[in-house]
Amino acid sequence: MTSDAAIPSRGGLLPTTPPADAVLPERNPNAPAPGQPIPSHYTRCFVCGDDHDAGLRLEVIAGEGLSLTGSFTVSEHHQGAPGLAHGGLLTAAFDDALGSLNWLLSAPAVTGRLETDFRRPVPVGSTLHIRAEVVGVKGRKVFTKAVGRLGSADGPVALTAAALFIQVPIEHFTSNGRPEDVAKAREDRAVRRSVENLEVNP
Ligand SMILES: CCCCCCCCCCCCCC(=O)SCCNC(=O)CCNC(=O)[C@H](O)C(C)(C)COP(=O)(O)OP(=O)(O)OC[C@H]1O[C@@H](n2cnc3c(N)ncnc32)[C@H](O)[C@@H]1OP(=O)(O)O
Repeated sequence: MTSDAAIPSRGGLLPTTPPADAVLPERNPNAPAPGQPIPSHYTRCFVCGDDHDAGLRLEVIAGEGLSLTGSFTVSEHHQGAPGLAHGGLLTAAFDDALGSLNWLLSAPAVTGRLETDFRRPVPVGSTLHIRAEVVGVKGRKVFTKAVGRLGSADGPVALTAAALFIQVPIEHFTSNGRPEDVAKAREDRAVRRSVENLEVNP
């Protein structure tokens, strides 16, 4: 089911492992073309938004098929241990990068389960290069995995991750989000750009 053997497999039957009858759908024709940015879905998003002094500012580029690459540089704001990135923030980066794959399917989805393996410390000042792909879809369930490498796209593996996303109607966001933020989001340039591809209106 995996389209890229370069991402190490965790093996086993975790909930993030796609079942045998999972499929790999066609990429949505409205999705950003390979090599094009997948823009932030929300300027206030801590991981990919640009309206955060301490945010991760993850930048994501669409890849071939149902894949993408992303990168961000660990700043002093992202420390856990002195001089090292906080593991939770690294997990957040993977949540967003893996979640961005759903824009290639043009269906809104939320994280149901996210697993992260930390394999190497990530120092402040280093750039983490993420490669992520959809490895199967069954019904509303989108199975994904990713690898993060230090310094360059073929640098040493620092993290691997896998996630299960569940496709949801847009009302998941409009009904559950704090009303004043949802109201502001309707005017947010990033939200408006994102939902244009979803065949739904915010
Ligand atoms: C103005 C609007 C703006 C909008 C902008 C868009 C922004 C986008 C932003 C993106 C943000 C970035 C990302 C973020 O940060 S997303 C933020 C973090 N995630 C969440 O907040 C999600 C919270 N959870 C829920 O809302 C519900 O539980 C969901 C919707 C996920 C499912 O509840 P729902 O009632 O709908 O469905 P179901 O319970 O029948 O489950 C369906 C199937 O899924 C399976 N399953 C479920 N959970 C798990 C699990 N943990 N492990 C394994 N399996 C799981 C389940 O077994 C079942 O399988 P099957 O029995 O069918 O085989």
